[in-house]
Amino acid sequence: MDIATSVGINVVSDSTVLELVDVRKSFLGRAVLEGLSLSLASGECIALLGPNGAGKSTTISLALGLSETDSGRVELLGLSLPGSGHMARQEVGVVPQYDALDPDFTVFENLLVFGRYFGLHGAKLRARAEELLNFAQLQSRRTDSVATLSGGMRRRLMLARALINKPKVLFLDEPTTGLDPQAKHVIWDRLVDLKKQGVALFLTTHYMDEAQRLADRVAILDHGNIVVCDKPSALIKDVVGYAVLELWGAGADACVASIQQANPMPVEQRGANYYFKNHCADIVFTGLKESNPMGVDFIYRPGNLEDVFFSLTGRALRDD
Ligand SMILES: Nc1ncnc2c1ncn2[C@@H]1O[C@H](COP(=O)(O)OP(=O)(O)OP(=O)(O)O)[C@@H](O)[C@H]1O
Repeated sequence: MDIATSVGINVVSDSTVLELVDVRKSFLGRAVLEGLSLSLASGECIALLGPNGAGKSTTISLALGLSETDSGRVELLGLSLPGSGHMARQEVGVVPQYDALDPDFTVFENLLVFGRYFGLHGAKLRARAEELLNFAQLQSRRTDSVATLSGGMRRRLMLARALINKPKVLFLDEPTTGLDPQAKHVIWDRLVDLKKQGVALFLTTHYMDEAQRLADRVAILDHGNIVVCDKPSALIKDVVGYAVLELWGAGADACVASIQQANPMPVEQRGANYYFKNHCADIVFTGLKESNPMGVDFIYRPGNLEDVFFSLTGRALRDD
């Protein structure tokens, strides 16, 4: 029995749990979402990627019925939002971008207090909190103040707390930002378990490895709309191709100038790094292996979501 089964997550049939259709939203006359449409099925993870300020948190807020669209339709678990938002949210979990744990309470009390918001109480609530303590691997910290927890433990507790009501849909707004690689992997393993049990995950992230690891589909948001939405591997194949030659270091500018002089070819520049793709990557890789008089650093590698993101938006995933 895996951990999600042990915490009694609802298993629901393959069906649409969230639908946004032609959604528009402006703030102070500035359009943030301009006709966004997307859907999410149970047991599926969709990762919404976008530059800072693209509208990811706004999309989550609308999808939860916490704010109102200017136009368009939002349905969560078959209920129309924002009108039926309160009812829909009874079966939804949210892991917000920033920790919202209560510093005056212990680890276990944080779970109990949150459960009461969903009408849980007594032995049933205590049993559920115990399951989640186990899920978050925080049994040994049960009576500790949350202020004493590490960043990874706090995020695990936030995730456990969001599951108190056995949600069918879980919204995760940058769930692992600031965590070390090991702490991230623990959270990812938990999320994969939840997905297997039929929980739908709506994820926003700046981490390409997180999207690649968890998402069945990646949606890239730019200028108020979804530019592409597909499997990570399909996006990489279609937008980038099979290979990238990345080149950087002290002599990079001069090296690229000399390559271009001898054999002009498309090259992408991101900061101090240069990127050749596919056939051009092969040519430059072969050339640099034979002769690299400027001593530049280079790597020949498969394409990744960061390359997809840059090709489509002209920006890096993180610009802060
Ligand atoms: N309540 C509000 N009033 C005015 N402007 C807002 C409001 N909420 C969001 N915005 C603006 O809408 C735009 C999108 O914000 P949003 O927080 O949705 O972006 P984001 O993609 O989540 O960004 P980040 O990656 O930095 O978290 C930003 O320009 C933001 O300043």
